[in-house]
Amino acid sequence: MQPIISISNLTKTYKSGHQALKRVDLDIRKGEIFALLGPNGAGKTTMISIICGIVNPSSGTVTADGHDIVRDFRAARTKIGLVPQELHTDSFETVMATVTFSRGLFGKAPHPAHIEKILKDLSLWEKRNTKIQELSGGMKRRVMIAKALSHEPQILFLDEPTAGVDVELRRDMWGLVRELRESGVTIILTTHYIEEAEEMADRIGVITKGELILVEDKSVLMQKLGRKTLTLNLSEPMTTIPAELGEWALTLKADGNELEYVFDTNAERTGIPSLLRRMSDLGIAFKDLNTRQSSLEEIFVNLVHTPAGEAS
Ligand SMILES: Nc1ncnc2c1ncn2[C@@H]1O[C@H](COP(=O)(O)OP(=O)(O)OP(=O)(O)O)[C@@H](O)[C@H]1O
Repeated sequence: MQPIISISNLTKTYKSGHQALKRVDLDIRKGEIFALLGPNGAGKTTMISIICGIVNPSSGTVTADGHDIVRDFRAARTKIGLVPQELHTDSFETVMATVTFSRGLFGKAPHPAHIEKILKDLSLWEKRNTKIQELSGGMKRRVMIAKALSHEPQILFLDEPTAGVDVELRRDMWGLVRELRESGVTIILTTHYIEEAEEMADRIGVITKGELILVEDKSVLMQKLGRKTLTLNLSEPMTTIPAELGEWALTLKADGNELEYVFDTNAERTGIPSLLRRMSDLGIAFKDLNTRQSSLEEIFVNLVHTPAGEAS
């Protein structure tokens, strides 16, 4: 299938000489939720800004639904909705006026039914005649999304959609993003919350220091790089881990009631049978045991880990 966004050999060096993107190649599939995950300053906003025509690339090409974002800027931009990181809205205007005006900026004919639908979907309908300056931060964020959707884009960029947002609104946003995907919109979100990528994304790209170091289906990524954690619920709590268990990297949790062992699912030997035998020899009994996939957080930390002393 033809990708909806195709990024090829994209490089950005700012005037300061800082290289924010280094030869990035990436195809975004139509209808997916793609999470661009990376620490502060990794180049996420730069990448989005280039695709949206706000920042010029130093080299490389990007097409959005077949339109080159530089040569065919207008056509490309019409396909795209952007919810920027910073909230900047015309605060004296009403919600309705702002969102309607946004649509007009793209040269699209008025479509009150569409505006009504997005305001209703975003729970903003009741607030349509309220001035934006009177809205809460969460509502303002919803207005930003409504603006970005006003011209019926096929691609939606969300730059850190839930930064500084409370848990409830974050859940709402996630629900909303899923609904948008259901309606056929392709979504690219940037985040440094691993939890968000894990919860939302179909695919994940990890970017660090301007390099896209990995792009993978979320499930494959978690399986391939994932480790598992075995938790043993001990019959009797323990104060220290016996030296005889020293060859396994164990951690004592839950006030000494649980022993945790992280193992590599891809390794030839997990070390579990021998650990259980040794525990049995030592007379250490357990009531229950379970394993869980290590979180993306653990994987991510390993991937972007910068050795101490190295400048980031
Ligand atoms: N206009 C600019 N001029 C010079 N350097 C810039 C400019 N904009 C961004 N940078 C630098 O480029 C790098 C990438 O910044 P960018 O905003 O793309 O990162 P990010 O991954 O979005 O980070 P964050 O998660 O903090 O938003 C940073 O080191 C930043 O300081």
